[in-house]
Amino acid sequence: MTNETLQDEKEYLEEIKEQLTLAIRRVDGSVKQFSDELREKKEYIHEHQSGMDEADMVAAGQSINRMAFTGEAAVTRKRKLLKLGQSPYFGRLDFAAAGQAAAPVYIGIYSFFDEQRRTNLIYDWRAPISSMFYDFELGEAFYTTPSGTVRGTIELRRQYKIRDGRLEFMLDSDVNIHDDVLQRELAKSSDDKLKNIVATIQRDQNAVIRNEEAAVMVIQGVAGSGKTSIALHRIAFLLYRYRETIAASDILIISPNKVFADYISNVLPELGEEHIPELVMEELAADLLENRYRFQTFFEQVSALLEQHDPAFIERIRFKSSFDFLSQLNQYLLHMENSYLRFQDLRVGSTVVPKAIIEQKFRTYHRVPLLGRFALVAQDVRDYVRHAAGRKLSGREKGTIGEALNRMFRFHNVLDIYRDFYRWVGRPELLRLEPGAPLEYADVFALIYLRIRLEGISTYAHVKHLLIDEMQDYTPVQYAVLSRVFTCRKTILGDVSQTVNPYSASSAETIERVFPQADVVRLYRSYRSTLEITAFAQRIVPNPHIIPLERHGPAPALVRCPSPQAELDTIKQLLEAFHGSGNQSLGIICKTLPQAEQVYEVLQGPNVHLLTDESSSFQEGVIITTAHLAKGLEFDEVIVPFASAQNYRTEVDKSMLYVACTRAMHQLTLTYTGELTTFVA
Ligand SMILES: Nc1ncnc2c1ncn2[C@@H]1O[C@H](COP(=O)(O)OP(=O)(O)OP(=O)(O)O)[C@@H](O)[C@H]1O
Repeated sequence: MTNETLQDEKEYLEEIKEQLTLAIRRVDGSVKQFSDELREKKEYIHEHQSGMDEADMVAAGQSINRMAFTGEAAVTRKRKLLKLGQSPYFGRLDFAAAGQAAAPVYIGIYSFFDEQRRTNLIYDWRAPISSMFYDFELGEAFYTTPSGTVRGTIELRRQYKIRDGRLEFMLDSDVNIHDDVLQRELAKSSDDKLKNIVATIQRDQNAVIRNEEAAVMVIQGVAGSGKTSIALHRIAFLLYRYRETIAASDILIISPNKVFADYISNVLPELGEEHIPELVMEELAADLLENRYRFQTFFEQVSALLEQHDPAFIERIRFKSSFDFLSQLNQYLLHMENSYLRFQDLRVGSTVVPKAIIEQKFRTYHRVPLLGRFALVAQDVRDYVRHAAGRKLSGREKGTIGEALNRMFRFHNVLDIYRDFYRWVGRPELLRLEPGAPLEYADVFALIYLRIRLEGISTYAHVKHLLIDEMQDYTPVQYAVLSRVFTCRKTILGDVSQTVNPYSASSAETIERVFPQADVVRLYRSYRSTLEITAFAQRIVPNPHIIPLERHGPAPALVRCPSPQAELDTIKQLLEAFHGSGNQSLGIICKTLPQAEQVYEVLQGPNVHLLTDESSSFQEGVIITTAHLAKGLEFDEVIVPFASAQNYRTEVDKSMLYVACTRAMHQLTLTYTGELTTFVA
């Protein structure tokens, strides 16, 4: 067998690094050549400018662009080679295809092809053959290529940790130590953004990443099950698999806020892909409303819910978050078409256009959104009159026709129609529209939906894959909008237990009703937190299906303080202890923003950051924020202040507490005064 022992592997690693260095030198050479040629070309143009005609100039410009493009590709290639030099591969399979001898397949983040020997020295983790690394242990195995299935036997499966070009350890798989590398990865402390997990992707995760069939993939996964990580790896996989037809700029990520977008922004570049465009839900809404309406944000809605218990406000949200609401909107649209159009004969000069003709014209355009039909019918009616009267129409007559047609319909403004909908369902109190005040968040997408149905909308046709994270926070109407605006394939992920607004949460089942063609995957294994922390969080929101990874740490601490001042002092001491603990990230997660500000006031210092709904980037070190904004993030250590019965008592509070506690990887502390919240008692 090749490279059997540790010593062999070390030597082989040196050999590969040598090859990589040579390849880098070659790229450097060609980059230099391109830039020399580019300079010469520019000089030539400069000198001969006067003698060149337009066609010459265009041709010269094109050839410069081509050179620059090839030059850029060389620079990208060099960046990848440098990265491979740090850690060329993380896995190896010795695979014997049926009837052939076993050959080693080294697997890394990118492929590395030896031009001279015309062999692949390193396989990209996304290559078909690499899938066996995630799917099989030793023994019989197979992988699927576009031209068919290849069967054979895996004779060796080895994992490596190579950092800064040094082999730190290697491990051969047998049945028992399979989780060892994963355990080491998870036990590490983290001060940074989300990372790639290529070396330890698990089998069920791999199936989601490599799924090519699903038009809509819905991933419901418990806290810390790797949903976000998997979704990003799936994007990297699709970019690789369909590299001829999909580019990074063809993908769109809809994320809950800017901080989250920044938190996940590293993963794809780490995997060698370009940055993917992202949009926050509110930005999409503003765009779809053409910035014509001011509206409350989701964060403001949740903050309002946390600040006071207003049953009427809750009722409005609840109603507009139901699947029924969407059905009723659809019924109303039908009703409107059937009963609100009052056709009449139309007289222009001596010509009468019978109402039957007008009605028939409207019917012809039944595929055009209702409000868009008027202009089309007006044109047809003008043609009709011109034909019948045998003369041209005056400007006034044309205007009269348009107005007369408009009068046949009660409304021409979507907001008026939206208001009428509530009268029609007999619940006018469910719409709060104060003049000048912003729209409530719960109305935003309903209004957009009506606009789409009534006025039509230009879709984001350039998007070829849409990724939606935190799916539980979006309502059926929101999904109905998304499905009309984005006709491409979609990956939708979230966890119904981690809602920040229990009155408007969507489960995988709800989403399935909007996307009946969806493939739904459920993930129950949880990787983030120690067993102790996961068990503790289960007291808040039990989920009998969750399978925590066997990893231990200190039990979560509940610290009762004699007074509010003593509580702030305790948090200060905990912060000091954190500095000496070896942990690198600490999240202090409060229920509301004013509470977070209060804690920040006391703890302010270097490397302590307050994250608010206005923040645009993730910060390393100590973060003080709210549960809503911490959603999706994780920290080595988490402190949850003010965990009293008084502060955490409603359904919304409970959701917040669950989200806050599940952010902790290794250590969790709750502080409180008075009575402890009953959610954990
Ligand atoms: N196969 C894996 N190998 C190594 N680490 C993993 C793996 N799967 C998940 N993780 C780690 O588990 C943690 C949680 O992952 P991630 O944030 O993607 O989960 P999530 O399901 O989106 O979480 P949540 O819904 O609670 O925000 C991350 O630190 C991630 O790196």
